[in-house]
Amino acid sequence: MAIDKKRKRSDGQGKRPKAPGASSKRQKSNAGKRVTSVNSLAWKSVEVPEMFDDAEGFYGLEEVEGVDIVREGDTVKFVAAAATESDDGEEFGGFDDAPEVNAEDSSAAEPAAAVTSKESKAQKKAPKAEGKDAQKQDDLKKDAQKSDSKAQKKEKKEKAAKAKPAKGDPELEANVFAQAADLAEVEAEDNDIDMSQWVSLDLSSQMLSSIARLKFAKPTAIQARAIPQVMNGHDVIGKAATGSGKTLAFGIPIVESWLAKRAETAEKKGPIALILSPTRELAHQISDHLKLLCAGLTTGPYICSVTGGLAVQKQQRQLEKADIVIGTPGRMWELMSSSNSVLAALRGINFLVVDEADRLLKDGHFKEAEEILKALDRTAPGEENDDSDDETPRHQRQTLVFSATFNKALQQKLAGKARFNLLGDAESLEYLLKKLNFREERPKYVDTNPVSQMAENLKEGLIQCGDLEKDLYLYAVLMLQPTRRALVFTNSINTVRRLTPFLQTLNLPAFALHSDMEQKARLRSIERFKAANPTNPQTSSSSSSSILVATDVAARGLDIPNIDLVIHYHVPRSADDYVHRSGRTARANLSGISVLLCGPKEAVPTQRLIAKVHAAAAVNTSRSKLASAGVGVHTIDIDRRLVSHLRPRVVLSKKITETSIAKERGAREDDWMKNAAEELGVEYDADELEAAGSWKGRGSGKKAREKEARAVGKSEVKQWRWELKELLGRRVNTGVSEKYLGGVDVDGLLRGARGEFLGQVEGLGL
Ligand SMILES: Nc1ncnc2c1ncn2[C@@H]1O[C@H](COP(=O)(O)OP(=O)(O)OP(=O)(O)O)[C@@H](O)[C@H]1O
Repeated sequence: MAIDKKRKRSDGQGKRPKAPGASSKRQKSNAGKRVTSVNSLAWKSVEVPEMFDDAEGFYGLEEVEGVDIVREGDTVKFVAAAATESDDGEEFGGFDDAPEVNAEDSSAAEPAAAVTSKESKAQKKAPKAEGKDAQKQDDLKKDAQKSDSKAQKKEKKEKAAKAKPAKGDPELEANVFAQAADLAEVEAEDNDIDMSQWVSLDLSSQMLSSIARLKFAKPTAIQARAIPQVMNGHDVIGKAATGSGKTLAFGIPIVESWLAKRAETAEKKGPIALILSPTRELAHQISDHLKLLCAGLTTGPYICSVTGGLAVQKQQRQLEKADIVIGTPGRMWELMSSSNSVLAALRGINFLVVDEADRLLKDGHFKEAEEILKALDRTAPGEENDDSDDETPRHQRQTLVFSATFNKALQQKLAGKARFNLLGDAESLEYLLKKLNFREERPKYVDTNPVSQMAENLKEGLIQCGDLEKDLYLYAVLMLQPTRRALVFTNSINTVRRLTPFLQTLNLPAFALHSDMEQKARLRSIERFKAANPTNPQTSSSSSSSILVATDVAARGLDIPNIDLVIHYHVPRSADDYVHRSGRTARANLSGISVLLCGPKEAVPTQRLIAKVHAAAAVNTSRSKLASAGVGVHTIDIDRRLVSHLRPRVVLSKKITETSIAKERGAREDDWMKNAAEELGVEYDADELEAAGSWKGRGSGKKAREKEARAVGKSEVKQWRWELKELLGRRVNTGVSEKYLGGVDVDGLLRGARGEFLGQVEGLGL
């Protein structure tokens, strides 16, 4: 949370005794002020640069105006103007927690006149930050309406900007935006879409109209099957392939329930739903998807995301007025365990959603997720549930659990093909599901595709290469997809740190994403990755392609449009990870390619992984049929001439990158040693320390290489850069511009014209 510097200064002045004859203006303004609490001040988002517009809520930076901080003894008070006062002619923004800015509160419960005056006052203020939020909402909408022309998009953007919403919390603006939207346009859009396939789901007309805005003409399989179950009050465990619309499978019934409740009473009774997500990015994305859905409603629920890496105070304030909360377990538990009111409010939820359940209920998340579940079931503060919890009281909330991957044995049990014993092994998902304390004895299990977890239009390929050739093959595959959005997965943060500059040095637009990055930087990477426009063939390749190099933090749930290619630089640690990573492409019925780079040491785990992922499909189909049907992983033979052509570039880029990393690390280590020596009061001699610390054990080779790299002179690096530049300036005889590579129609192969990706395909063989 940041306080406006200008105001900080005036706060300082406020502490000093007033000079005789101090401005009467100031006295006048002070007369209309009142002491208030920090949470009820009109905080607003600090403006962020244009390119980060979509990063609403990302930075958590907020400022407040018209507030004096007055110190009395040990106490600090916030003195703000009363809502009707003006200060130096500047209209004071009021108290942002007040209901006036909340679209939903501005309806039935409020007297009409009051609402009007508040709205007009809010419109006068219409801050830029909120305008940006409207823009974001609009952008999200556009994502869903990919078919819209550029001109239409621009027009909508302008309309959204004109319909500047009320001032206040930027999150609120998502709801206010719904009110400000051009309803005539919505109706016109609705009319374009035949919504008959949604009718059997018995949704309200408001909801149908909102879905029509998104241009979703029919429900996906998981939506068609899960929505009625949820709307009939059942607990649901839903399994469906990646990118098949699971978010709205739980999102639509939750928003429907909110609409029904609101039709009964406008009185706010705390949140109706808590959605738990394993990663921060996914939590923000779910929030975006739901806001997008609600953008078509005249009045929508207040949706907030509660994740780590962002300002806690802001999230606390948002939680107090939230209708739908999406959170990561760590931050959620932090807030729940420190506030009885938050806890009490969340105990009243009607829906608990566990998205990506198999990941969320294991790994590092389990402890906090378990605490949250226990706390939700507690009947009074301080009352613990018994761990053996057969006695756990049944509650009113519905529990909805979704993922593309559930453990096979569990799937069979859920499908009623084996005994469903919830008291199983404490490590199993089965046991963890028990912790969810379903309302029903047996939740409804909806599995839209028991045979495969992979998206239908996904092509899977495998490239065998030497351990030390992965960088080369990575570059080759990326070069063969020059105007694409590609996601490269690695198993380690260090590899992300190395590969990103390696690709950048080769003039490729690569961005890094891993959990060791600051949240702000994580979100910036995603924004930049999304900013490229691969669908526009007119743009230059640098602005039409982008590459995200990531750890598995990006594997789950991320829904970034137009990712055509996923590359597994390292073979994933589990079959489920492979499914989720590959599922970042070929979403919502689009097609995509997933390529595994497999070194000799990875051959065995890869074979196991493939067998596991495609086991069910393989049972009923012969190998040759599998290959011809495009099922399974195809071996890809990239033309060796192309690879050898690219090798010199890769060698140079590696040398440049490794030298720069080694120098940086060296400088950091030197600084550390110098500081340590200074604290100990000894003299720092780098050579002496180096000699004393040298050893011949494990890792000594790497150390020696690093030392060598650190010793490389500037002129040598300059020479390498020059050579690389020269090489990069030469055309490679492949790619989109030159359609033929030694008689092979690469472009055609890339488009799948011959039913294959590249080179020879030999079924599942490795
Ligand atoms: N009925 C629909 N028709 C067309 N597109 C849809 C429909 N419902 C959702 N989508 C779009 O499909 C994409 C994937 O949806 P979503 O992110 O919910 O998938 P998911 O099943 O949760 O995937 P994952 O398992 O990877 O998390 C989104 O861009 C979403 O807007």
